[in-house]
Amino acid sequence: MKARQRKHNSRNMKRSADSEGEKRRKRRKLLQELGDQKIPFLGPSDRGFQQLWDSSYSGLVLRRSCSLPAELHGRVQAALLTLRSKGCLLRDLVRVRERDVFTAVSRALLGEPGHTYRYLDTRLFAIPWHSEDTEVKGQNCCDPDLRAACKALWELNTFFCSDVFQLKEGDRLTQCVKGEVEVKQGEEGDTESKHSEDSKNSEGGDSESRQSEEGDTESKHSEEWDIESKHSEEGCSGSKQEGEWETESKHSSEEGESSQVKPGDTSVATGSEHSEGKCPGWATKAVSGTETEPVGLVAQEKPVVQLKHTLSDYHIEDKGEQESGQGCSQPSPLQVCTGPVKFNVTLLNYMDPSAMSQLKEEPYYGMGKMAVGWHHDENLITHSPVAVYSYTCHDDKGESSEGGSCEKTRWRIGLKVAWDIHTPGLMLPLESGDCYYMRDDLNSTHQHCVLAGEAPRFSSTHRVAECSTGTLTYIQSRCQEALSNLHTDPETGSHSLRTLLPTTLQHCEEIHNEVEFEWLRQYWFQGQRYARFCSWWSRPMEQLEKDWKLMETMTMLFLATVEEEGRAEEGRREMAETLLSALTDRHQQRQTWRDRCHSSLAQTLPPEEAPVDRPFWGVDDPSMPLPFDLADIINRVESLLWRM
Ligand SMILES: O=C(O)CCC(=O)C(=O)O
Ligand SMILES: [Fe+2]
Repeated sequence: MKARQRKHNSRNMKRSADSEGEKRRKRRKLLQELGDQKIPFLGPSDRGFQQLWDSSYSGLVLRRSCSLPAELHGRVQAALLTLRSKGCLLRDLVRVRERDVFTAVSRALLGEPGHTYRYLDTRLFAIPWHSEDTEVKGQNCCDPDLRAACKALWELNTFFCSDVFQLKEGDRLTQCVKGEVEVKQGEEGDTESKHSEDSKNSEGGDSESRQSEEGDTESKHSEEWDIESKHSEEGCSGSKQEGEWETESKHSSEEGESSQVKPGDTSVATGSEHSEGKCPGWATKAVSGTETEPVGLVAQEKPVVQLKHTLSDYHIEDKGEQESGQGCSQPSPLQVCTGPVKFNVTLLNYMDPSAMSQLKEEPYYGMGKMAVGWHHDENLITHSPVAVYSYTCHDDKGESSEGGSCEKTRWRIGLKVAWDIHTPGLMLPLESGDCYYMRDDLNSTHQHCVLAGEAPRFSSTHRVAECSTGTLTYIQSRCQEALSNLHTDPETGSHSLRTLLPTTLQHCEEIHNEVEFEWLRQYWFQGQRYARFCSWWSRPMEQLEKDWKLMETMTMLFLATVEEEGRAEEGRREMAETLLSALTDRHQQRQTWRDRCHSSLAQTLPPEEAPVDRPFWGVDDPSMPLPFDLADIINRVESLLWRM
């Protein structure tokens, strides 16, 4: 374990030092090494599964459906169905390597009021979840059904906040056990679970030792990824979402990739199997001993204890309370070490595989069709956990595929170690209502993917988004900063700049670009998506647009100053350069957003979802201080600089 830990650490260090070019070379080398082979992966019915989980995927924790309060399941599932029926879940038109692609899954963001979550050049604006607090304040931004739905997801969030670090390492070792035992039984007799391509690796011990021998391997992050992500024209699905994440992995300096699915694992305990008191509660990676070591059942008590607590027992704001463990029969040292967790957003995912014609096959392990390709979650606080609720809904048509014998009819999560083609992937089937946590550095050292089953499925993925520049209060205060340099004559209403210090002017122009491109255009690009369901963002966006318009006035005044005859040369050159660089950036970004709004994919959207290129105004709009198209002004400033 220690050796492996060191390996991971050194891998991390290497990663951060890597340039894109180096990564590409590394990737190519690994792919070459891999050739046509698939990398093995283990599922619950494979020998060595628990050991692999324990040794290489220890940040993954599974919380079985049966160990959550039944009424919570009921409310959360009803909420997800409500959101679907209202049409709140939409595919995002994201940008990957300068190309537009739709995500295969439909999404919505819920979270703390005013929070946003940015991924793949797309800023999602949270529909506020309605906690009891905000209820008291009497928010009326959406209809009662939607409010109730948001509140249910907030309750789930509250549950996760207090739950995610509740288990100590020791607890995990004893708690999961019962599921474990079943897994083991499955293991012995199951031959189906072997990797089709590389059965020698289906034995965990074997693979582990292979891994140790081979030392630090980098992953295979495929060029393949890159290539496939290119064609997203069809406007959907499989290939896109991969592309989707490929950039993400790029940002996070890794790649996403592999794990596999095997045909036969049905041995993991399902919620229904356990619902009659056999519930294992926490199933997590394993018990650290040998494969035959029996796993304890002690854990069973904990979920029972938890269920006695009502949701209102879970308070996430108050650290003291959280640590004292409401809903938890024991203090939780692990939580103390890691700190209290406050998930501030949840990204909801939904996909009905029967409506998706072209889901992509998982390329590295042969795990099956992917709903979400390999990726790291981005825009999160470093090493913060992610908690996921998985709900597979069975339509009236009837049969659930759960419990079915064919593995590929079930939804599964794939995990792989980043930059590593030697550690087998891990494949975890999920039953409806199961939850899993990615803790510690799992998200940064590993990648995950979602493998599609047959039935429609929702997931609610709770995250600690890195919001330092991503909240409404943040951008509002930035706007105030910029506008503090604008003086308005109380008599005449005419405007002037308070200071002409180049650093101040530059700062103001940067804020101008930030509010225009990170907020206004991001928001309108998503069409009526937000205002249709919930009016929470409407007013703030109007206000931001007003502020932005005043910043247009500021730029106009800045330009007038720069063009003023008789102004001293030195200061003027510096000002002109500052202005030129801000305007050039603005001009390019406006063009990019125009292109995104008018792309052929964007045209496929119904009017209410279609991107809006806003703010936009015509050349002769008297209310606007400057033209939309900045080309002429840029030329003017450039030639002014030449003449200096
Ligand atoms: O649906 C899941 O289980 C996970 C989805 C996911 O990885 C994501 O939204 O980032
Ligand atoms: Fe993810």
